[in-house]
Amino acid sequence: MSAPVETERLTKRYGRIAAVDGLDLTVLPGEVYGFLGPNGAGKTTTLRMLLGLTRPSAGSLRLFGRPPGAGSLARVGALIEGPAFYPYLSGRQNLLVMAGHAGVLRSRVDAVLETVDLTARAKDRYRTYSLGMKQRLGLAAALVKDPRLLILDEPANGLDPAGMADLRVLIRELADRGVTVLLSSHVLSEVEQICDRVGMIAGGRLVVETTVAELRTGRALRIVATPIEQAAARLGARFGADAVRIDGAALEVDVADEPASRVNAELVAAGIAVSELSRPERGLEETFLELTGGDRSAG
Ligand SMILES: Nc1ncnc2c1ncn2[C@@H]1O[C@H](COP(=O)(O)OP(=O)(O)OP(=O)(O)O)[C@@H](O)[C@H]1O
Repeated sequence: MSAPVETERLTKRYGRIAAVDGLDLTVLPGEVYGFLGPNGAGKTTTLRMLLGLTRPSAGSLRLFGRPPGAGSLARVGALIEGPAFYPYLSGRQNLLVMAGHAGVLRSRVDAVLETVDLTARAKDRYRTYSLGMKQRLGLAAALVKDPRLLILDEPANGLDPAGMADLRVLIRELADRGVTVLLSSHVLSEVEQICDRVGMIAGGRLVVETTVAELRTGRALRIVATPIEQAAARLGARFGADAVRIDGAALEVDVADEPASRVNAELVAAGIAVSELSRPERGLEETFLELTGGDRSAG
């Protein structure tokens, strides 16, 4: 199957500003892809280009192997920039209006209301909904045409912790049913829990595209050994002085590929007592700051 999303050197300029700058992005079938970046990084502009809401200045994009056009968007659902609903109609009536436009069955409306857990409030007017319910109705609207690809711009915005947990479960369920999900966020901890892979952008450019597991693998080994100076000298000679730091009672050694067991054996063979040896995980936040050189304009 072709990749649900594939962009090549995708670029959008506004005057002298390159909001998106030569972006190569690939979203694979069936995955939940987190599109991460600080405010103003170019996430919304990218998603708008994918949805045909704004034209690229340069580069190309394909959805399921097809160039932009009505055909490629037929099975794409999106929640972007707060969808417009009629405040005086109920959630269900709003979806029926949309379903009419999209040419889908009425029964589908009830099914998606159930999916987003809005059945009990479906007959209430939209203007009486809480933010979380509005967000869920937005998601229902994106699901009405039974999409194969779901594009969500900051779906967790404004949700409380319970709402976020519901959203995570819902997204996971959709992914399990084979829907590919591309969602943007500037809150890294949200994404860490739902996504299979992430692409991080800053200043319109892709900084890294990788799996969440890969991102979380810390590079540095943490070693508690005695005598610590002797251990530092030994490891410095082996891996380079720059790779070794003394952090209180522990050493941090930047070695990605060296098995911890081998480092342990070497130290022990040199008569150094090793009481602790671990490779701590890094949070996404830390990873992001490191990869973007600390350029994170807002939270
Ligand atoms: N219509 C426009 N005209 C001029 N500049 C724009 C326009 N839309 C976006 N930009 C600029 O492009 C850059 C990227 O904006 P974009 O909204 O894509 O970022 P974002 O990553 O979605 O950020 P946020 O999380 O704040 O929505 C910003 O500098 C923004 O000011």
